[in-house]
Amino acid sequence: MVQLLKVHGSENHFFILDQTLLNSPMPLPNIQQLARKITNEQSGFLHGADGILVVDKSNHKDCLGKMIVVNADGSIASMCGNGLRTVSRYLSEKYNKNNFKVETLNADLEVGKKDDLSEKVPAFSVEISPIRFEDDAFPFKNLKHDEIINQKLPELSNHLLFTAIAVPNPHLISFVEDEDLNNDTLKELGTKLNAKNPYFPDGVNINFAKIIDKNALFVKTFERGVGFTNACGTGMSSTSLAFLINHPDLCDENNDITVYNPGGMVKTNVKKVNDNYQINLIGNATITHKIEISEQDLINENFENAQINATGEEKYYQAFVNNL
Ligand SMILES: N[C@H](CCC[C@H](N)C(=O)O)C(=O)O
Repeated sequence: MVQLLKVHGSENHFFILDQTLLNSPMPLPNIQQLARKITNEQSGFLHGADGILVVDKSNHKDCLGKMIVVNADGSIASMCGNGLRTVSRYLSEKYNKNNFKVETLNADLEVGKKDDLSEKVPAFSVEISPIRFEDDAFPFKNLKHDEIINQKLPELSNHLLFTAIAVPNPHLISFVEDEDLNNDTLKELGTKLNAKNPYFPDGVNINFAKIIDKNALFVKTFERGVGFTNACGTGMSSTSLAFLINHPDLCDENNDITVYNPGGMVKTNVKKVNDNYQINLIGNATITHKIEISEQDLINENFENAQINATGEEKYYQAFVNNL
């Protein structure tokens, strides 16, 4: 039997699959196919999810493991901020360590256990890196810029200003008012730029953010390879950096930023150190279910005999959100 976990960061839900528990690791194409099947909200498993986080061994210094991010559509992403918090908790409890690194596609990232956000709501901090602005980091094309910082892009919108930041997965950020948070603009733009298009050939995560107060934002994200999610960790992180760059009067890098999202809240910390930006993302790492399944059923994508054990943590997370 092998154990899968169902987890979330700000209700951005994932399955964690630890390859080191398997007698023979699952080939990545099989995991990509499994993701397309079990993440579906209707026909999927346990009400679906936003992707699968694959944990594997790492040979890198100070790394307790490696994380590979598989989106709901089976595409691979270089980073997942909410997911990295849950993988960090998993590895922290597996190896009984609180501060370590996790190997990701583009970087070995510092992670650490933080004080619980409230009763039985564990929290972790994760480094978000590398950070890039150049067009080849996304890539984006045919937009008459090689960096996009608070720019009008008439090809995409007749009124919005955009900032493009790769952390390292690609994010397009726009600060908006309630109207664009509540209409179909984000859905239309997210759908257009994640289908075949001349501007973002590899797709892009799109974040609409409302400035609530000094060091306080609300962020709604249409995710590449998923669609709307309750929260996007790299989205909230890149948006926080865009906040510092575009609204330095409202963003104090000496204090954390509170970022609300449809799934709850996280804290981010963004700062410029020796001409380099640094971002940290702090938020919950909740395990909602522990699932026991035979390796053969997993490979056959057969979840009928899976043993599902709810941890009971979800009600504590909901109590935390209700007190926000
Ligand atoms: N959909 C993203 C990956 C997941 C990121 C998100 N779930 C997060 O928490 O950062 C992409 O394709 O770049």
